[in-house]
Amino acid sequence: MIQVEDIHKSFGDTHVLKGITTSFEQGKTNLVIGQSGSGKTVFLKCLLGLFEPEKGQICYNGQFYSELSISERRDLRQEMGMVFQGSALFDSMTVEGNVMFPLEMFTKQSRAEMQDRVDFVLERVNLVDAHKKFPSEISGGMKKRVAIARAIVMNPKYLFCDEPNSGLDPKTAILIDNLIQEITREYNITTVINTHDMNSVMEIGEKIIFLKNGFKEWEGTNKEIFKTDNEAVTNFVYSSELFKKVRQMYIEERN
Ligand SMILES: Nc1ncnc2c1ncn2[C@@H]1O[C@H](COP(=O)(O)OP(=O)(O)OP(=O)(O)O)[C@@H](O)[C@H]1O
Repeated sequence: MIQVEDIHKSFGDTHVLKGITTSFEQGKTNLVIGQSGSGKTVFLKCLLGLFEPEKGQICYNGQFYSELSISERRDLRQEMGMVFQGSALFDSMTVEGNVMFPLEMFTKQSRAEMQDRVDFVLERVNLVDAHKKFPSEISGGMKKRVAIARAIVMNPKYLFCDEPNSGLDPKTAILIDNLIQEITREYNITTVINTHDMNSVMEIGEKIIFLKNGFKEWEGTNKEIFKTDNEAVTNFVYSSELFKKVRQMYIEERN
């Protein structure tokens, strides 16, 4: 569980996060949505400990980040998995080399133990024949699976994903969303995903926070978001013609 209490983050005179309070539960896919520039990436970087808010607190399973020593922060960092936008794989390493990398960096496991763990997570993300391939030899959807395998190889308590669907076709995007949700539930991870993708909102938005100009404008579930009267949220959700039609159908059904 992550609790966020009134966090503020500025860069010089630019006040980007203006007092965000929320919480993200374990075993749930939590989504952060909002217009470009609303502060989603800065928020995710605060959760990752890459930016320290100048005001407010972030608490990870009862531990306040600001109260942790440097070595405790390092330990916490190792409990976090990250799926970057565009996958961010090492081009010169094979699929299994990419997934093994965190184990080599941060653990003292034997080669056989690491290989077992890599085989297990690659199988978990349904990649069985790609171990020896290089990123240039696999599809975008497969690259995301490798990025997810690498993010979970250390058995994280927290999983952060920045636009995990960017660059994927809608069908593959849904498979990746479902995989993230399954893994989140199976391993009881606290998962936070930055997204623009309304399909993700519908499919896996167990909790959604909507940011606007650095404020939390709204929060709720994927069921609630389609019923809200909050104008900023409806403008965002129904910016596409398809979703306007869905809303119209919903209103007609209700009446
Ligand atoms: N390191 C930084 N230094 C100065 N300003 C920054 C920095 N990082 C972000 N900002 C500013 O913070 C604001 C929010 O940026 P952020 O990247 O969090 O938006 P976003 O909601 O993730 O947008 P997008 O959906 O386009 O990625 C922007 O005005 C941006 O210019």
